[in-house]
Amino acid sequence: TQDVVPRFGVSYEKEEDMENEMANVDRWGFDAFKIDHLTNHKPLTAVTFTILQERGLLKTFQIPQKTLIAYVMTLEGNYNKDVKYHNQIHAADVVQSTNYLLSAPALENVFTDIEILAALFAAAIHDVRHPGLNNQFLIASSSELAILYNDESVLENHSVAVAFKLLQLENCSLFETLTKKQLQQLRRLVIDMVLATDMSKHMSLLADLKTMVESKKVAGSGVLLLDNYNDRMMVLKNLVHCADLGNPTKPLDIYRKWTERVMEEFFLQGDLERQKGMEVSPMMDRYNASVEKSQVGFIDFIVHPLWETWADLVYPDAQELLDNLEENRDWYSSQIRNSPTPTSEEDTIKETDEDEKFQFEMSP
Ligand SMILES: COc1ccc(C2=NN(C3CCN(c4nc(N)nc5sccc45)CC3)C(=O)[C@@H]3CC=CC[C@H]23)cc1OC
Ligand SMILES: [Mg+2]
Repeated sequence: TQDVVPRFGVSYEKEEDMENEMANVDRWGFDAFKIDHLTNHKPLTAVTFTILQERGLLKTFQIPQKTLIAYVMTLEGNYNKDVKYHNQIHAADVVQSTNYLLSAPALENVFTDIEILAALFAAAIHDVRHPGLNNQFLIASSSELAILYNDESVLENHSVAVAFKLLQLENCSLFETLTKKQLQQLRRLVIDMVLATDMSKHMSLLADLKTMVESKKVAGSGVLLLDNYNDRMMVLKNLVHCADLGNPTKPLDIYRKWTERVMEEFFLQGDLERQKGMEVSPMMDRYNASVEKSQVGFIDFIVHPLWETWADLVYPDAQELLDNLEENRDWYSSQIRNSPTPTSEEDTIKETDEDEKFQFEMSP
């Protein structure tokens, strides 16, 4: 008989707080930090178990609950708790965000169960064993991993390999009930989605998404029509990539916590580069950084172009997320220490006019 497992897969003290927070698991404002706290640092297990259970995927693929819990607990234990950003809370956040994006009405009944399972699994594993250092550093320092993976998507290749190795552990054989064909298909999907989280693939991924949006085919019901493997794969890669770049689209208080963590991780890498006499990477020099300017640049050059295109693809399902993003961009811009200098002549004139108008209104 199936021995009873805890409701959210992990043990926790405060039953009511846990229920209240996990009630948000299908909302964009979900707070992974609170779940990390409430589950004593097991947010990835709680989120992954709850979502797979809720989607009925354990039943569909006959996956025993205790096997899932054993696997994800082991996976979670292989995230680096001392790494400030690329840790198990980030993984839980990306699983929850991936789940939300998969639930968009424009994508209803578009993906198969194996594709959905693959996307959620890819999100859960995508940064496992992340050392808190980026690919450029590992390559420049001729690390073991860079040698092993010939400088190609080093971290992403490592995370996929580690995750699939863990499946061979005692009582962690998560996919033993899948057919050989299903496992082959899942493995291909997962490898492609995780490798696509390498930022060096961002521009080509976005170009493909833009091409699809321009030629978007929708069925009568408004649901997206993806009638070939390459289109489905490309949308899934972009979906997980959007989840991985989701921080600036979240409620500001949550977004600011991610910024604090990522900058701490970047600055530690910058410290190491300085110590080793290497060139300090952009945004990683704690003595010459503007956290606010980095966020405005990150949004303007990377996050907004991607999310604007995604929002077109699933219009109108991501409008609120795009609004959050634009509001958050303005907030960070307003926080830039010296006031945002006008970028051009006419801005300066406009500003002066504004002042005059203002004074005019003020005076009796
Ligand atoms: C919350 O705040 C953040 C969260 C995550 C990141 C990441 N950043 N990058 C890169 C992005 C491009 N980057 C840029 N480089 C240069 N030269 N100019 C510029 S302008 C603007 C950016 C930029 C380098 C870092 C990664 O690969 C991470 C691993 C995978 C996904 C995103 C992760 C970043 C955040 O805030 C910055
Ligand atoms: Mg990554």
